[in-house]
Order: sequence, then C-alpha cells, then structure tokens
Amino acid sequence: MATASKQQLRRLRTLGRGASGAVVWLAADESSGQLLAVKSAATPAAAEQLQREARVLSTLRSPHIVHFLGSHADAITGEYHLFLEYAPRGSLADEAARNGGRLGERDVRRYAADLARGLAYLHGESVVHGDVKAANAVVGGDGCAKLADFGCARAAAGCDLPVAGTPAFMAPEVARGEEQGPAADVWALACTVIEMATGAAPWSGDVDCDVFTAVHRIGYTDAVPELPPWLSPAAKDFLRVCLQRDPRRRPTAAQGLDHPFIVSADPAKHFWASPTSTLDTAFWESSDDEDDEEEASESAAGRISSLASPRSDLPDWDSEDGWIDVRSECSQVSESPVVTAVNIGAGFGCLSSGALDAAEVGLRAVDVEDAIRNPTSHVGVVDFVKPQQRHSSLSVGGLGLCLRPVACHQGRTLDRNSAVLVMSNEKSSLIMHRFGHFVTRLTSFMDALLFILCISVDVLVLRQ
Ligand SMILES: Nc1ncnc2c1ncn2[C@@H]1O[C@H](COP(=O)(O)OP(=O)(O)OP(=O)(O)O)[C@@H](O)[C@H]1O
Repeated sequence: MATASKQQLRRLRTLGRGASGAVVWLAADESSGQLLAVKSAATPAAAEQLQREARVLSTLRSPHIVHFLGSHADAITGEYHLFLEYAPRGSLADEAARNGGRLGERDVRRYAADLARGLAYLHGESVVHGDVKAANAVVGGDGCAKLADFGCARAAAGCDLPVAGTPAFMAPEVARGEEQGPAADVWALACTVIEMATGAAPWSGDVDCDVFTAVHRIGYTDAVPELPPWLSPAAKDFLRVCLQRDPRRRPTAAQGLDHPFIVSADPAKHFWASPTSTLDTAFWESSDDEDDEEEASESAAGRISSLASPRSDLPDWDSEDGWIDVRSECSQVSESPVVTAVNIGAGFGCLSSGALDAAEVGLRAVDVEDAIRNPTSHVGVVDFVKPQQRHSSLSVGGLGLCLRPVACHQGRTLDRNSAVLVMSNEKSSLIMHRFGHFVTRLTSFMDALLFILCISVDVLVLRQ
C-alpha cells in the first residue's frame, strides 16, 4: 500500500466470508489503482479478534505468509479493517474447487511445501497458526500458497488461550484441550494435504461421524485419518510421520522440509502476472465478474468505477459509504485480554444480559445484533450445570429474538451460521462450538466428559 497521509479505498467485490463473522473484500486504492484484500469486522468481538490477528500478522514477513499491509479502526462505526495482500487465486479450497474438487499430487506437493515453509518460518518466530486448512491458505499471484487467517494464532509457548481451530483438523492433544503447540500445526498440515488430495476434510468419509464424534475419536481413541490410497509412497510416508498421535514424535515443520515428499516439490507455478493493481492487464483479462465485451477504461478511476458495477453482491455499491478513509500508519490496537467469558462468543452472536435472564442459563453478556442481521442464525444454549433438565435455545430471526426449547429446532441442520454455546457457570468452564470452529476452555477432565456428552445430545437434537 502506498504511504500517502490519507487514502481512499473502494470496495470492489466480496472475496470471502468466514465463520468468524468477518467479510473479506477486494478493494482498490482510488489514486494508484492498487488492489488489496480488506478483512472487515463489524461487531465488537469480531473486531477484537481481527485486532489480535493484526497484532500477530504485523510481526511476520515471509513469502509464505499473507502480507499485512495495515489496519484501521473506525471510531464512529466500531468497524475494524485489516489490509492484506490480495491473493488473486483465492484460497487453496477455491483452487481445489476450480480443479474439480481436488488437486493432483503434483500440486498438492507444491502447496504442501509452501505451507511447510510458512510453518517453519512461523514456528521459528515462536508463533503457532492454530487453524491450518485449505480455506485458510491463499494462493498469491506468484503461485505460492501463503498461510492466512491468523484468528486462532497464539504464542508457541506459555499461551493460556483456550485451544481453538477446526475440529476435523485438530491434533489429538488439541481435541483433548491439553495443548496447542507447533506440533499441532504439523498435524493440521497433514490433514490439509488429505483435504487437497480428496476434496474433503479428514474423517469426513466416516459414516455417521459428525463433528463431535470426530472430536471424540481424534482425542480419545487411537484413530488417525485415512490416507488417500492413490497417493505416492512418499506422500503417504509424509502423512504417516506428521499424523503421529504423540506430538513429540511428529517432525517439526523445519524437519518436514527435508522429507522426500516436500524436497521433490516443483517450484511455484506462475499462473499469470500478479494483478496487484487495477492497471494490470492480467486483472482485466481474468476477472470473472466483468463482462468481457465491456471495454476497460484507460484511467484507474474509470477501471475502478466499472469494477464497482451494480451487478456486485454488495449493497450501496456507489454510495459514499462504500469508501473508507485509511490512515497511513497501522492503527494502535488495544492490548486488552482477547478471550474472556464475555467476548469469546461474540463472533457467534452473543447474548445480551436481558436475554440471559430470560433464557435462565449461565450466559452473561450477550449481544444479538450480529445474529439479528443474519436471519439464518440459530444459537443453542445449554445450561452446563444441568444439561439434561435445562436445555434452552435462542432462535434469532430478522425481526427479533425469541426463546424456544431446543426441540423447536428439529428439522433444521447446523450450517456455518449455526452455533451451540455451552456454559457451565460464570466463572469456570466455558465451552462453545460453532460448526467449523471450536473453542474450549476446560477446567477439568469432568468438564471435558460433560462437554462431549451434553453437546452431542444437543447437536443430535438440532440435527434431527
Ligand atoms: N488476502 C486474500 N486474498 C484473496 N482472498 C482472500 C484473502 N484473505 C481471505 N480471502 C478469502 O476470504 C475467505 C475468508 O477469509 P479468512 O479465512 O481470513 O476469514 P475468517 O473469517 O477468519 O474465516 P474462518 O474463520 O471461517 O476460517 C478465504 O477462505 C478466502 O477465500
């Protein structure tokens, strides 16, 4: 990003939406035409998570980590924006989808090598990614896979954040809530190799293996993910060594770089010139959203305007609201504790204290604003102290909030907008699950057992 004292960016199109509630969009610097990805969070908790991500990313510099370009906190709206290098090919999951759902071994190996290099660098900086998977790695214009989405990142040692990540990619020690160190990233890297090769997350081939059964299997049995039979012996060996259940027996990411599977990886494939600017011809030749027959304007402003066409899926495309002022320096971000019993669930559509009283559950601070904006959000709430007797749930619709017994959710399936929250009481255990995301704070082994039991019951009801 240029370093003018003030810049204006224009939203061009949505690049992705994450389970965290953040929206990633493509933006162009009005004056230079430079393209960048902006990850924006509207709710206070999502903004706080993004601030954490900014803090981590701002310390990192590697061709295998998505580049951090700055951040901006909007004091008026409370929104937080993270500015990132634009990766024109999207995530590795997008790359696999474009290729018919899965990648050939040659591509898998090349991307695995990039991710292993990224992890070796990251772990050398004493940072753990915490959520390695194909959706969290993007492919830059240089053809390299880069680690992105540092929302679950943490210090490699002495970190007291609750374990986090995506259940199917969790290492056994993470699933048990014990520790989440660099070795857990190595396990997740192997899971990502399986995901790229098969087009599905590990464990998903198991019949009746829902996410909670999977977490239980990962944490408390001897099972390891099934290896794709068509992979080469070198690939299978790499997976076997990285999927050691004992984290101490796994290679480090740096040691993994010497494995024949990684050593034999081809150099990055340059798909096209990296479109870092709306002035790049490659950008115009490859944009899916544009009408090929439309002539691109010669000026940066003209090109940006035509990109921001009414066909875009973002509302108010042409309004002044679509512009944001960006400070040249990174905004200062607060050093306040990131995870507390109150803010941890905000990305899930937390509850207000009024709702708490009505729900008669152990939830304290709740803000349903985010969920209300999204009419498909469903939040199940379980009193962890008496999980069987006091199931309650919240259904948040576009018009407001109502409380219903969990049974009312029968017939609905969990989706990316569904969440299940389990609270024990205000001071001890806090366990939350959101499909695709999993956050635990376990204070005892009993908590872990109760969690598995009560959440399974609840989710079974929700999924019927
Ligand atoms: N720098 C980027 N360039 C291009 N696309 C990107 C970039 N960063 C993210 N995306 C797209 O946006 C999607 C969501 O981004 P990201 O994973 O950072 O969000 P998130 O809210 O943290 O997601 P989740 O919590 O579900 O993992 C990615 O899967 C990818 O498709």
